[in-house]
Amino acid sequence: MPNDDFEIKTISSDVNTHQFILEAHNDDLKCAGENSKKSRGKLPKIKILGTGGTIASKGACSSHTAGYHVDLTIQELLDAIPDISRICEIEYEQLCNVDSKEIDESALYSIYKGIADALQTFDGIVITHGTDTLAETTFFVDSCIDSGDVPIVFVGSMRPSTSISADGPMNLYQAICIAADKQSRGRGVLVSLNDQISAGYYSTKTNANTLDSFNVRQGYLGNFVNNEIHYYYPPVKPVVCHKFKLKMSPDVTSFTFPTVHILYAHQSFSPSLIDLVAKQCDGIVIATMGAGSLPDIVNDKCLHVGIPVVYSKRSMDGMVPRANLPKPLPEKEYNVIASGYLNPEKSRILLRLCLAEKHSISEIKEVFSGVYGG
Ligand SMILES: NC(=O)C[C@H](N)C(=O)O
Repeated sequence: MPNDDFEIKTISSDVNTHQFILEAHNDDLKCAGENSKKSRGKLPKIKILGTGGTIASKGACSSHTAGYHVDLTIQELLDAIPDISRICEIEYEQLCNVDSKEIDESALYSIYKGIADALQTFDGIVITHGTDTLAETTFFVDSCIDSGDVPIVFVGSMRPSTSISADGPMNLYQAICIAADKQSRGRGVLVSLNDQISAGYYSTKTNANTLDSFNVRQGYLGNFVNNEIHYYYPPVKPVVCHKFKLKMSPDVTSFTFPTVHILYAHQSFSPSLIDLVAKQCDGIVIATMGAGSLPDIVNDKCLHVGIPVVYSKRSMDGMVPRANLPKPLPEKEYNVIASGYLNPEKSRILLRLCLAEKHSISEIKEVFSGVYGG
């Protein structure tokens, strides 16, 4: 006869041994995060950093899912989530409150600084962020911060707070539970959206409108169902992630980065665009056709333009291998670099970080070889 006083749960850290943990069933243990509360004797401390995005937006009426504007503070977002105080202790801070198209160097730096400061004293960190450029920020943060065991969870929404079936409150609730859960430790930068947990390093927004807006070719790490967090793997971080050391500055507005522009290639792509853009930047990323294809005349221009040019791709999936770079004289060190698996916007961030550290072309190639380019 089943014993209703016991609840059987698989715990991901025990997947190697296929162990099942028997726990006394208690009605108070219905909210996610309660297990960590129980084992630690006190609630985990979670820092919430608000930056804006659709999750903090209001539309004209409840059926509108476009044409809205950022209008809610992080405090108002948290007020909309009942019961969170049963799961963790919260401290929150508004870093900025903008659509993520406005995230610039100083916003990026304040996110970096907010996370770096919180790492010292909190068990987990949640950042609310617009989804349009969320994957750029997660890639940047994972490239600059060694979070140790502390989970850093980014979250947004696709519907404004005013819409029927707004996804923001549940997404934020789940992100906080994920940050508070001890199973999330040692997993680095995470993205929590639409019940799915994925690695910030690999996540990409692949749909501009649907709730299922992020797809991860490298696989989801876990799922959130009815207050249960299901990780599919033990804690793991991306093997390819190169870590940079940012120079902390007390003034976020004085933070600058080398300039890198992205060009989108197409049939009859003009080589003159390379010269035009090169005058205004320190490096170029090209969204090439296929896996590194550019017209011969454009390849020739890239080889001789005198600044680093990263060959990325227009295609959402796949990669640009080093073997597809133009190589007229194999023994000469040219300034063209293959992006490997990185899309143009992530390649741009990686190139900016390399240039900020004044890496030579061969060092930049070495960094990109981590993502199987170079
Ligand atoms: N769903 C969103 O968050 C999109 C919004 N435009 C943003 O990135 O801020």
